[in-house]
Amino acid sequence: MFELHNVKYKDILDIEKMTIPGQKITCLVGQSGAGKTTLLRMLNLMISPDEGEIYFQEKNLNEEDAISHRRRVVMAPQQPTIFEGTIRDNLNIGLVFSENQPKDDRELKEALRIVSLKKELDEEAGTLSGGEKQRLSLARVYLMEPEVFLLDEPTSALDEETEHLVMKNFIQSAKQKNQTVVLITHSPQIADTYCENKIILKRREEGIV
Ligand SMILES: Nc1ncnc2c1ncn2[C@@H]1O[C@H](COP(=O)(O)OP(=O)(O)OP(=O)(O)O)[C@@H](O)[C@H]1O
Repeated sequence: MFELHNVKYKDILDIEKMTIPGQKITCLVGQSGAGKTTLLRMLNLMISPDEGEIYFQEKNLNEEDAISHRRRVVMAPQQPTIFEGTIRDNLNIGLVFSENQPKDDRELKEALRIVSLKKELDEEAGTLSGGEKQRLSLARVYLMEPEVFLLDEPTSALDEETEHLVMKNFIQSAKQKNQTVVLITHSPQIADTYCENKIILKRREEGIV
């Protein structure tokens, strides 16, 4: 699905060759500062490599339109962005920004179920806890139904039990819809339980595996 060749970015990334397969769960692991977030931002066309090529479905990413690429490949950032308004508004805002139709309440409730967030759609989002905001942000990208989810530590603020519940539901749904997931995680348990493919990034001075 993604193929990287001789990709270099500042003194952060130097990747000779990397393949991220489609319709699989790939985990991106490695030390803090190894460049995991930087790599996801590249796959989402928020930044471009200084050197080298990235192919998505055999097409060179530098020929792709960033806006239409981001409809197919959606990133959930490490720090959730919460907007003023209700949970309903916050769920639909990803669809509105990407010029898609908002979803009805039944679909929004299903998204909350997937991420184990037991809240009413009319509640204000601003008062949610950090872990609840993280799940709301994950539900927002779930609703966008992209081909690829790029998830940057999506459950880092959750207790272990909730983390497993959310990952299990989310990944089960992604598998049913033949979606691809690229997941950054610091949890060896999450990586061992859910990942079909593991990529280890090492800090630049130590080389990349
Ligand atoms: N635009 C930028 N310009 C310069 N340096 C940057 C830029 N973006 C990130 N960095 C640096 O690149 C390194 C890798 O950052 P990145 O956030 O990709 O790491 P990470 O592996 O995701 O880390 P963590 O696990 O802590 O989230 C860090 O040292 C960071 O400070």
